[in-house]
Amino acid sequence: MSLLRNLKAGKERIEVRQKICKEIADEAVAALLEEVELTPKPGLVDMRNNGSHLDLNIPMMRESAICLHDTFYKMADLHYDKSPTVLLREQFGAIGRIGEKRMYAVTNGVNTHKGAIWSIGLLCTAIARRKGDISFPQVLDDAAELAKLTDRLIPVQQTNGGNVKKKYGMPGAREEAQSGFPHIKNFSYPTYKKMRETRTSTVAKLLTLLALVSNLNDTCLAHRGGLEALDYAQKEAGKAIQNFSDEALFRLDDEFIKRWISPGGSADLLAATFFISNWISKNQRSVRYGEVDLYISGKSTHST
Ligand SMILES: CC(C)(COP(=O)(O)OP(=O)(O)OC[C@H]1O[C@@H](n2cnc3c(N)ncnc32)[C@H](O[C@H]2O[C@H](COP(=O)(O)OP(=O)(O)OP(=O)(O)O)[C@@H](O)[C@H]2O)[C@@H]1O)[C@@H](O)C(=O)NCCC(=O)NCCS
Ligand SMILES: Nc1ncnc2[nH]cnc12
Repeated sequence: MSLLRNLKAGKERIEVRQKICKEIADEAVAALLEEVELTPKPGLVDMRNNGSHLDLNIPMMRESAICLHDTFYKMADLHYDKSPTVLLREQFGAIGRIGEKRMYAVTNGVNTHKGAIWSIGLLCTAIARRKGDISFPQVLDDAAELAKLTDRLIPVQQTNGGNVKKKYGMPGAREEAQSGFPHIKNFSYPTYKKMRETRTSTVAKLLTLLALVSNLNDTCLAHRGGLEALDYAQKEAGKAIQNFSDEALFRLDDEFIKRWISPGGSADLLAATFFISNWISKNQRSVRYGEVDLYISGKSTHST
């Protein structure tokens, strides 16, 4: 009898784990789609144009986001209810590299979401580690804990971010994650939270993107146009926050395209901000209304 009960409880635990990991991957992909569809974004692919990109477009960005579902699911599943270790860090990297390969296969070799596989992948592991019940900013601290561990299996390769780091000594995607995503913590998340109280959803999202562009050391901007482009983009985004209007954003988009610069790193962190924010609101709702108490770690796992 008790064996049967144990088997049943074990099966229920597996089902809960699968459900939570699937929801994490669903939300991660949804956040990537939310980012690409937001319009108008300066220099980035959106519904208005392909930004400063000859080789990217909306259908490709969407396909790329969708193909990463399995990658995010596997990253979450691997870390479910587990604290980071070097072995887990290396397995995380291996899953990410398979995700990158899949992305390049879908996009014919174009880099659409490499930064997102890293940043959002880390956030997936953090949420899974707490079985879905995570607060802000703990999600960032947990993600950083994994990011700081060494992956000895990373292949040596030249990257745009790596070249920028060498040339200008500037931190990039790796350092952003290892230091607990300070640009999400101090700029995008608080901006998004505050702006949603008073502005429309689209305006809140656009102001959040501008908050990122005006503060982030975006290696994509520096790679395309050097420190001058980075400085220009940061200053102009700051001005657009002060004088926000649709026209100002259209002008900024046109100007970024004329200069052929694109804030791809800010786009990734914007998607990461949507992901965290959507997850936390959903988690709080389920706790508040008792719809499903799946997200409350250590408590019962059935629907009420
Ligand atoms: C730690 C890694 C992220 C590798 O980082 P690294 O700096 O070595 O590599 P990059 O290839 O440059 O990728 C970094 C991507 O991160 C985004 N990003 C940039 N700045 C920041 C920042 N300050 N904070 C956070 N994120 C940032 C950005 O991604 C977006 O832009 C992409 C387009 O970039 P790029 O191809 O350079 O664009 P173009 O200008 O169009 O290129 P050209 O055509 O001109 O050549 C787009 O994909 C967005 O996602 C940066 O691109 C991590 O990947 C890693 O550890 N890699 C090693 C292999 C591995 O283990 N992978 C699995 C990791 S789970
Ligand atoms: N919307 C977008 N346009 C160009 N590069 C990106 N990288 C991530 N999102 C992007």
